Amino acid sequence: MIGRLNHLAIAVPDLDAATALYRDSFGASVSEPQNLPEHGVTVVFVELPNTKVELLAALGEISPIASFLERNPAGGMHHVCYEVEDIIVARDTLKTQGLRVLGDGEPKIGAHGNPVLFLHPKDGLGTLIELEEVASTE
Ligand SMILES: CC[C@@H](C(=O)O)C(=O)SCCNC(=O)CCNC(=O)[C@H](O)C(C)(C)COP(=O)(O)OP(=O)(O)OC[C@H]1O[C@@H](n2cnc3c(N)ncnc32)[C@H](O)[C@@H]1OP(=O)(O)O
Ligand SMILES: [Co+2]
Repeated sequence: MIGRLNHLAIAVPDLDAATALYRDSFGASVSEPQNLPEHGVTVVFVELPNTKVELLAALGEISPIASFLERNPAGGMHHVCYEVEDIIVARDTLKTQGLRVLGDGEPKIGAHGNPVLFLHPKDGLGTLIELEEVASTE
């Protein structure tokens, strides 16, 4: 059911410093910061030849990454995002297997304009998993 790795995300306490590390030290191509109030984060995407890295900083009073950053003040690997062709089919299939879908279970529009959902990290081998619906290019 899952397809390509769309991105992996790193939560960071200082987005400017994280962006500078990837742009200036690692020589990667980075996007402009994008505020996503509905998700409580600001993101910068690092474009790699085979995937993307999403640098995530907390935005607003209530952010889903706030406790993670309290536990990991220097930042850390936050989630992996796999592409699926049909997010509703994927969600319902995983729910019947007992995996917990976070929030109200309805997809939100993510940073790429596509529907996204998150699965509880305790059901994903200690890893928070994001699913993103991406139309097949085949
Ligand atoms: C930009 C939009 C979009 C995109 O298009 O790419 C994004 O990526 S948005 C990214 C931010 N959004 C989200 O992460 C939404 C889903 N996340 C959540 O709802 C919460 O972060 C969470 C997963 C429910 C955790 O919230 P938290 O406040 O940390 O809850 P707990 O403290 O109760 O944690 C429970 C349990 O899970 C462990 N945990 C928490 N986060 C992670 C993580 N990222 N990876 C692995 N494990 C995680 C936490 O340590 C707790 O474990 P125990 O202490 O053992 O119970
Ligand atoms: Co993401």
